[in-house]
Amino acid sequence: MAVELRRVTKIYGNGAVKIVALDDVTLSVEAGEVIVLMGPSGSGKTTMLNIIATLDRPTSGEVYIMGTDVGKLPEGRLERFRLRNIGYLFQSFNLVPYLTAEQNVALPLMALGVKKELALLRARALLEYVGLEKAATLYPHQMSGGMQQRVAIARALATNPPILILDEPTSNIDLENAAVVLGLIAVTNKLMKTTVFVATHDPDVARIATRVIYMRGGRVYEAIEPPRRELKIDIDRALSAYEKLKRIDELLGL
Ligand SMILES: Nc1ncnc2c1ncn2[C@@H]1O[C@H](COP(=O)(O)OP(=O)(O)OP(=O)(O)O)[C@@H](O)[C@H]1O
Repeated sequence: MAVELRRVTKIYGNGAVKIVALDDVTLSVEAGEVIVLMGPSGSGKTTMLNIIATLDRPTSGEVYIMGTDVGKLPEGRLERFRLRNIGYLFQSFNLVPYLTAEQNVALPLMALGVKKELALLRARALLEYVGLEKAATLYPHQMSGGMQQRVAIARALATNPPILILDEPTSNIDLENAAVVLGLIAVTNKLMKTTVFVATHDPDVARIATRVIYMRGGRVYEAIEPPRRELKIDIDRALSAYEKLKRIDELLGL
């Protein structure tokens, strides 16, 4: 099992004002699934993603990521665990403004101790994978929102994590870029066997789901019938970039 939540509750606040953001959630997700989380604002989607990403801890309950009970990991080991296992795409692109695209993508690898030159080599291959090989030396302010989002996806994939988490990946970009981003997520799930979690208000995103989970008031309700995959994806370009990535991975031992 890639991710398992057992009776997870998250309560924000204390004293008189308490908000139950997650209410006794139990969920098992197998490797290779694409889970799309939908539901009204405030229903707990981001809270769930943050807890799976180990960026936040539950008030009670257990969280297993790739078989590890993350509640038992000491803070000191959590960052490395997160770097190796979780790619996270935040709601806003969150790129470092004074670093180029390739430097942004190389960051998580360098945080793991990979030498700069090798990290940049993989970063450039990842930028090719997301179709931005020509933008490697551009700064975020020189790129459109859609391009920044693709750089952010490349960065989320930097350490070859088994789990990819995306919060509203299409909400701040135009329709055309949204289709590219969805295609990339679907291709990544197929090629890299990445387990994917996406929170979204965009019904289009459900097209890449293997399972749609509706949330309401911190509880989960699974969709009775997941929508069919009907995205047309240009897999050839991604495939050739992926072959190159794999060779670099062998070099890096990722
Ligand atoms: N750091 C926090 N402190 C206090 N309350 C919080 C915090 N984070 C979230 N909440 C509350 O927890 C509940 C769930 O919020 P969450 O952001 O997980 O919902 P969401 O479904 O992601 O919403 P949206 O679609 O608007 O992003 C909301 O009532 C929210 O106000």
